[in-house]
Amino acid sequence: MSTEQTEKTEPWTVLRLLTWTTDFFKKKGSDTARLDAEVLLADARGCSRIELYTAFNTELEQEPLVAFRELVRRRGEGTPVAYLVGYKEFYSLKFQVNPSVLIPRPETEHLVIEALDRAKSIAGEGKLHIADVGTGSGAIAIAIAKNLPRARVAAIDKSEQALQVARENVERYELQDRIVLQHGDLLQTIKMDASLDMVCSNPPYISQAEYDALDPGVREQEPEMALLCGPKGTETIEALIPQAARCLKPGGFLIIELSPMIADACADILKANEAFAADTVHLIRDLAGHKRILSAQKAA
Ligand SMILES: C[S@@+](CC[C@H](N)C(=O)[O-])C[C@H]1O[C@@H](n2cnc3c(N)ncnc32)[C@H](O)[C@@H]1O
Repeated sequence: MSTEQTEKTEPWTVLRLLTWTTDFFKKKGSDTARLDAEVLLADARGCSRIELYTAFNTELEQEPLVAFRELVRRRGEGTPVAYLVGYKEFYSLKFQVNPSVLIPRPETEHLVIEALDRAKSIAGEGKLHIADVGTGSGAIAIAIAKNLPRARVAAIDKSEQALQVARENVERYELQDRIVLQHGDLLQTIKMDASLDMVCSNPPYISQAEYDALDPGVREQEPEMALLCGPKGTETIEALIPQAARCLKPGGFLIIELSPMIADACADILKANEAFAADTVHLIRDLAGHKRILSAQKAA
């Protein structure tokens, strides 16, 4: 994309840029090379991805071309696309993100689906009190609140910087009256008086060994506090379960995202806690077939 000779002879049209960049990202090892190229080019042109398809033969002006080159260079060096464009779609909603928060993942949508399904089974029309532990960008709290008008969510995080991003997302969706942001460790800011209908969490769950072997594009770019848990990977979930047991109403739900590596161990820990009905403890698989969501109901 940089040889002046080629630039003079053949114009940098949208299609040519997409083709060149997709090939470049593939060589860099991206599994989503074409998508990355489209998202970055749309961002540089200030248009939607769909609009690129009706502009294949359009030549780029100098300003968006310079902006696009810079984005491609940074992507080539490993910066995630979501941090470059400043947003990520999750559950059909757009979330602002920056390196203070984990980029919401498609697997986490299974947690939201489970939470909304379980919420439907709670009788009545009154408010549902929910905690989202480790809210990050606020993706889970906001997706639940947008789809469940009864929801009142405490969105908790240990990171002040993450909460600042969550605050901007909550304001973007005008949910300040239904989502309260709290700075704290797990459920310590919540009264342990069995008043919650549901506790949701996508906590850090990566063991030190897994973290050391993680794709550098994730390990070096996304916040360590969002990913790394401890030597086993189960430590945060082990601490969360007894706290959730005290905060949840009888019949309330605990829904946790985890790694397939620790799924069975965490299910056993949950079954061993007498507060939860052992026959309600179950694991839900993601689209790749991996055990990803642990769900259980507090005994009535
Ligand atoms: C895996 S990220 C999940 C972010 C977001 N909920 C999502 O699903 O995209 C975990 C989040 O938990 C926060 N966190 C880590 N330890 C915590 C703790 N002990 N108490 C509260 N939040 C914590 C991190 O700062 C991070 O934002």
